[in-house]
Amino acid sequence: MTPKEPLPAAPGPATGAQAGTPHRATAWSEARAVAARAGSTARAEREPRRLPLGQALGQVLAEPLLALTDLPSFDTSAMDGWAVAGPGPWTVRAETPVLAGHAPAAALAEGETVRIATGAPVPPGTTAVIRAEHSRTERTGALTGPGLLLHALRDVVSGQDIRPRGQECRSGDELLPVGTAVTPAVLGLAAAAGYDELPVPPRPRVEVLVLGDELLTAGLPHEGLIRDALGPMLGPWLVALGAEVLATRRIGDDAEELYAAVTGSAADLVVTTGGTAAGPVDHLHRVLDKAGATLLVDGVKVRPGHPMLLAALGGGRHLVGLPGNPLAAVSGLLTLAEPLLAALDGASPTGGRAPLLEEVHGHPHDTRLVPVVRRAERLVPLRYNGPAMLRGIAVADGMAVVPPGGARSGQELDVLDLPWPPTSGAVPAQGACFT
Ligand SMILES: Nc1nc2c(c(=O)[nH]1)N[C@H]1C(S)=C(S)[C@@H](COP(=O)(O)OP(=O)(O)OC[C@H]3O[C@@H](n4cnc5c(N)ncnc54)[C@H](O)[C@@H]3O)O[C@H]1N2
Ligand code: MOO
Repeated sequence: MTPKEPLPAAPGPATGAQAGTPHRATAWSEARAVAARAGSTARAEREPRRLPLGQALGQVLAEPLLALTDLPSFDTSAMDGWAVAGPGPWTVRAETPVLAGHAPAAALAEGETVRIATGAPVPPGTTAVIRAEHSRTERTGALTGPGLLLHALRDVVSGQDIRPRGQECRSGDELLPVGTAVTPAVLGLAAAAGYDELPVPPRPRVEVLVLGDELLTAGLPHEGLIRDALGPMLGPWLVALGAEVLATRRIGDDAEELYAAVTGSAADLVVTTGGTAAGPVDHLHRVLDKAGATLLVDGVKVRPGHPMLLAALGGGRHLVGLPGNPLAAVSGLLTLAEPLLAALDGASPTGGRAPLLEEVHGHPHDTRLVPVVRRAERLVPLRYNGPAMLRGIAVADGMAVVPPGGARSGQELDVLDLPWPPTSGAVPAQGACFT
């Protein structure tokens, strides 16, 4: 697709987000909330897909899990023993024991008993089940004909060792809410409640557009050219966040090419890298303007990564613009892309809180995201946390959210988790603050 009119010229070096308009950065927590709301709104327009139980593991429920049956679905014996009716002793009915999986036996008359196995439906009229080890049988005399009489060895309480129908749930009860992670235990519950398939959200389709003429895809940096660190990182990261990555494409510093890629993408979420700032070849804002996109977030009060943006492309599609500096791109991914993808799934981003091992300097006005490891339940801030560096995040367990002004030793901070297992072992290099 090509624009109907040529894109306007690149902004001069000192302009804001869009030529002539002041840059309006959003507070960090509000930016995450906006991204989550964008995902929730888009989710409402998406039809869930139904996956066989075995394939739904690790997804989230797109609809509440409603019981399709009473559980248990019949009055069930909880023990191996005797189903009895009324007070004892009881005449043993001469028939094969009632087993699990068998149709219910004929009703018991008062004073009757029948042998029963755990999990079998208790016959109508049953008032209690007596465990085999709490009973004894006695052969009866010649007058009444050969037979057996059952005696209880303990007091019998009405209803004992019977699991009444609907004890766990009634058909139609909500067993789990929307957004519940499908764990092995959830698969078991769903099967017990009658499900063959589970409704899960369609996987969000994401396309990554890596911008920049200076990027090499192989070999060593040379003559001002550098390796593309984001192309290899973002696809797998987005997959770990539950997305289907349609493609990772490299786009030169060419506004027309970018326009065609953004407007022609089939993805629910387009993620771009670079081009968010006001440099001579930073075309992203003008391309979004031309594409009729609505900027939901245009800059965030966070370091690194403050030029990040979120735009609605129409039709429930969105674009997250990550800054080009690699750790700034990670910051944008965690601030905007993760909450949006989580909300598309009906889930919440993961994270927790923990106290800091040592003081962390803050930005005077903005939130800072700092790579940390967790050791002995404390957050250890890592060195190499500059916007252009990946050496800290590569060994981190998460990013600590440092409020404006900084945080003192022992202060509890929110932590944004990374979607892979935490590191262990020695604490990687600490300290320092880079630009
Ligand atoms: N005058 C101003 N200049 C800049 C500002 C500002 O506020 N005023 N903000 C700075 C900050 S902070 C960031 S972050 C960057 C964001 O810039 P862009 O999103 O436009 O990104 P680029 O200019 O394209 O690249 C920035 C930097 O990152 C390198 N880069 C880009 N892509 C990759 C990649 N795939 N792999 C590795 N490295 C990449 C690129 O070579 C640049 O060095 O703007 C600042 N400037
Ligand atoms: O946001 Mo930039 O990340 O400070 O380099």
